[in-house]
Amino acid sequence: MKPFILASQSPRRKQLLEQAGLSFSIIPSSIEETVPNHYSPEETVALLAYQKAADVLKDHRDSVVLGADTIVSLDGTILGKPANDEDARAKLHLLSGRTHQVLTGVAILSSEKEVTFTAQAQVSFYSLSDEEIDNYIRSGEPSDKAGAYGIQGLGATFVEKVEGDYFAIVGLPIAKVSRALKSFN
Ligand SMILES: Cc1cn([C@H]2C[C@H](O)[C@@H](COP(=O)(O)OP(=O)(O)OP(=O)(O)O)O2)c(=O)[nH]c1=O
Repeated sequence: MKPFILASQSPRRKQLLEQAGLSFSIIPSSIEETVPNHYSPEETVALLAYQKAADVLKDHRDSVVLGADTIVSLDGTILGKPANDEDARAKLHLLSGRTHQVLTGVAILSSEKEVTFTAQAQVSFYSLSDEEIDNYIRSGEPSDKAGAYGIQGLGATFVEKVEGDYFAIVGLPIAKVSRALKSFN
């Protein structure tokens, strides 16, 4: 069996792989996250996941490498991680009282084989008050998360409804991942 590498610095992805009972090491990629303007949300997360995995595979050719990328999409507009508190506030105002899509792309690559897929969920937010948003930003939770919220944390209190793969929201659709990995062994 080849060594398995998670090409991600996300603590959530690490935790989900551990939850699935997998053994792996962590080597985050250092790619510049740039995607052509005309790319759809699905194409965007698939390309970024692929680039992250390929960046690490090039120096670890004997391994199986997993890369992933998560974005929030609101009516076709892509919301990534917030640049600062002001940006987080703007993103949360956009999401307030509406339904958005969270998409995660996954690429699992070895020197012989490539598997890429996406998973998604629709998330409906209650209307958020200015005070609620300010308190949330003060908690520090938005800073490293797509769409400026974490459903697994205090952000759970914003969510009226979820349809789809919950684990795609947290950053890794773990059931699809563990099934796809079987074909690499
Ligand atoms: C919407 C949402 C996102 N997120 C997280 C998952 C991802 O870690 C992050 C999106 O950023 P990504 O750019 O996908 O990943 P990352 O920078 O954390 O890690 P790496 O590029 O090294 O793989 O947002 C949550 O944890 N909870 C949520 O509810």
